[in-house]
Amino acid sequence: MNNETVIWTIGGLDPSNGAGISRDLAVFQNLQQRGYSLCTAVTAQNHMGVSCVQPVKADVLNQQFQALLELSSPSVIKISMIADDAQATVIAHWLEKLRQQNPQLFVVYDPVLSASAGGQLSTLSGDAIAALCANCDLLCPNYHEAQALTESQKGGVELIHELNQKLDARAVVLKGGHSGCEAVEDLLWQHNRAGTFSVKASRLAVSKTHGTGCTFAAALSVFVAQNFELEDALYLAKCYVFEALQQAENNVRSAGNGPWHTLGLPGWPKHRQLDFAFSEQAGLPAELAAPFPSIDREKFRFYPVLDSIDWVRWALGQGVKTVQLRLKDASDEQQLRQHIRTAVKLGRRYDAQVFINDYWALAIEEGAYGVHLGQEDLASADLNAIAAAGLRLGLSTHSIVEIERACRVQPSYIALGHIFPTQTKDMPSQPQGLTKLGFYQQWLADRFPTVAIGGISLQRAKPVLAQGVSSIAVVTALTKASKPGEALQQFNGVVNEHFSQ
Ligand SMILES: Cc1ncc(COP(=O)(O)OP(=O)(O)O)c(N)n1
Ligand SMILES: Cc1ncsc1CCOP(=O)(O)O
Ligand SMILES: [Mg+2]
Repeated sequence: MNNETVIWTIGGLDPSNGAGISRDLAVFQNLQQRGYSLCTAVTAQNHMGVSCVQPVKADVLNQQFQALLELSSPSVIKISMIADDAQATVIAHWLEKLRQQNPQLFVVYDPVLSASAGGQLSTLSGDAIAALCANCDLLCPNYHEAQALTESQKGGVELIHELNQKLDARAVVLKGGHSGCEAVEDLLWQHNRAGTFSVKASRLAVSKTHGTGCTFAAALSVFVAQNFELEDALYLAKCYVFEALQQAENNVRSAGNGPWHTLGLPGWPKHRQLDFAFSEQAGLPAELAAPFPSIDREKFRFYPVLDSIDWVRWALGQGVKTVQLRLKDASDEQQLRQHIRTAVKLGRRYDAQVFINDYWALAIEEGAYGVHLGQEDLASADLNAIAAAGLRLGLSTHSIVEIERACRVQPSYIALGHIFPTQTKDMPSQPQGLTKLGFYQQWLADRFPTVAIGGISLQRAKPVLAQGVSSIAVVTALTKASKPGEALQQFNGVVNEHFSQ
């Protein structure tokens, strides 16, 4: 994904390009992210070890900040190896200044203290590390670093608690590569969320692992800069590293060199279904034995979401072939059942795909064509009962993690939203925009039909469809149009033109 944000990476130079700032810049370039580097030390090292470290003078580091500021301001700063306390003081000074200019600045600190192949890289004091942690938004140590920082031998969530007691980080990603466990599990803790989020991948039998931690933190920083939520950024970074490690191993040209030294992961993103879970929320729904029944994709291309049976009757009468009955102020159960019953009948009469929002149990009882559910419904709805009754299922998603969670239940379609600001509903998440919509669509790689929703007007219909979605869903563009019949015809025109190309 391309955007105008800039990342600064602060760390040491590894001449073999496996780790450090040259590795970071390679990852940025690979992921089409603009980035600059500030060098804290010149090292002599390769994947077999470090032979010397020459810290740059604090004043030289200071001048690097000044030089870069003449070019641009960073939206993300990634910090890794800091050689000594004098450098930490310079960095703290600049972080404060840059945060004043940009309160949204996000700082990732990968506390590199020694090289994985052996060799001390830093003389940072405990106080300087604590000050840095308090100044960063995300701390991402590996097991060795977290244990050294806390002087404990604990692991997993307990180790994160130890870190929190000692250091004042706002969020922590504990990298599981050195945990010694069969599966590599990375844990994310955030100060404003209950519990932890974890992503697991099987341990790859690979040898070219020099710089894996740098690659991971660099990719994570890119995804943060590109506005992904932290859970998504972690998930994507792990997928990226997983793929990079496999590619390096298969690349004979990098034999003996430790790191992969051919840049580029052509075709990325390829979706990876890594295992993930939330510790204190409903995690993944149980995997269902069979996919939900499919929908007719041709009838699915334009999808009005309607708040009354009158609107449903009108739309179907106008020839619309997919609609949703979305009743939000129904208090009388009898009346609700009656509306759902009528919607089901109308759907049959017009040979249309009528989805019922929220009321999955009534939808089953009334023999509906399908139901549409949100993420929060996944924990409580009886998905097996919906599947057993033969209903189609549509699921809302707002992020990669939610998309992957939705994929596990093999729904009939996946909704991607909200794309633009909407007046119809208070949304807890930010509008996704077209670039992310395109990324989601690429990520899904046609595993399921998709529908984009949220703020889609007639003018926006064409660019939304150009992202490759199977359908567009609208509420107010139709129901608040001064002439709904004309609006419908115009939408049909745009949709038909798009799908006839
Ligand atoms: C097609 C389509 N996409 C998304 C939604 C939103 O559903 P949900 O998350 O369940 O939120 P509510 O609509 O219940 O507020 C939708 N209804 N239709
Ligand atoms: C129900 C819903 N879910 C995500 S956005 C949205 C509302 C879309 O309404 P509009 O098309 O008027 O923006
Ligand atoms: Mg709902």
